[in-house]
Amino acid sequence: MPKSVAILGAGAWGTALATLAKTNSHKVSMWSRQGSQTLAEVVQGADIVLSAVSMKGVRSVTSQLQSLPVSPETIFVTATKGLDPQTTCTPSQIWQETFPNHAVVVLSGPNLSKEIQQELPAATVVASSVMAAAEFVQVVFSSDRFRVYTNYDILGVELGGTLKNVMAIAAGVCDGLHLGTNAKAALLTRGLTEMVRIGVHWGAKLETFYGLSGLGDLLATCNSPLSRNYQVGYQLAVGQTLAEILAHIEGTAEGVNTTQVLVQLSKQQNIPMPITEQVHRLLQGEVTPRQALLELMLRDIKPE
Ligand SMILES: NC(=O)C1=CN([C@@H]2O[C@H](COP(=O)(O)OP(=O)(O)OC[C@H]3O[C@@H](n4cnc5c(N)ncnc54)[C@H](O)[C@@H]3O)[C@@H](O)[C@H]2O)C=CC1
Ligand SMILES: O=C(CO)COP(=O)(O)O
Repeated sequence: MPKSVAILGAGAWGTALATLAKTNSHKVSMWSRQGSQTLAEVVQGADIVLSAVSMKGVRSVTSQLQSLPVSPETIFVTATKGLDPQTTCTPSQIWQETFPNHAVVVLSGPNLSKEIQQELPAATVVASSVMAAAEFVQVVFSSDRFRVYTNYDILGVELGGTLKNVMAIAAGVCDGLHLGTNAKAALLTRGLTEMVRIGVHWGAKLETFYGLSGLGDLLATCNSPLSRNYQVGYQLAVGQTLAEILAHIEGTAEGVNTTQVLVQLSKQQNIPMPITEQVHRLLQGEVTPRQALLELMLRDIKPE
């Protein structure tokens, strides 16, 4: 039975998700700031409203939608991977706070949009406290090239996709400096430890970080030149400035803003995040990539 899916944000990820829903014969309408259709027209009668706008647009889109008549049955899906710099909220927290009576679903996984547009196989996770809503979204997007799993741990699924962007910047630096496979394995493993440490402190489930939305997305993003966050790190390592990189990058590298928010929170809450801290100092221009590496290697020795 075809469903009506409204996709907000016509960037790389919104467009790829629209393709997946259309392939399953659903009725898809898209909204973007530049598009010809109004937000009201696009969301009218939608079974699913899926947001793939970048973090900086989430607040403005939710508040525009709040004033529109949206059916109480509509499920909101968020596919944004970031943290709000003003409130430090995750995107799903903003959606749920704006629409407390609606089911909110997080969609997150190892999903480089260019590969999905090339029709390569991929898997993802849809998480919600309302399992019927997660299952509805699972059916709408599942196909022989996109395998969708459900999960109850909204926060864990959302944080996996968000926190790995910081590690992807570090991974790009590691590859740009040609530090080798041992260094990369150490970085990703210790990076995952850091993601788990803060995520579990905030209430996410440990095991979620070892699934597709955590380790899975960490591996995809940290090993692919298609990742914009990886590109930021790589280009810093080969001598470009952050301003130069951001002026030329195609799309959004959320990890730059996420690092800022994370460092602030980890300091306030006294959670050690040494890799994130060095990524932050590098993005601020306080250390060179080589100095950041040395800082990490020369930390006090300790048990694993
Ligand atoms: N591209 C990818 O492979 C994946 C991206 N994501 C996440 O999806 C989100 C979007 O990523 P992309 O589509 O790649 O970025 P993009 O830069 O291609 O598109 C961002 C979209 O957000 C919209 N937007 C930005 N500010 C807005 C505002 N104030 N009001 C309304 N719309 C606004 C833009 O117009 C654009 O349509 C990010 O959070 C990213 O981390 C998640 C999985 C895969
Ligand atoms: O989240 C992604 C893949 O799962 C996309 O990563 P980038 O935003 O770094 O391109």
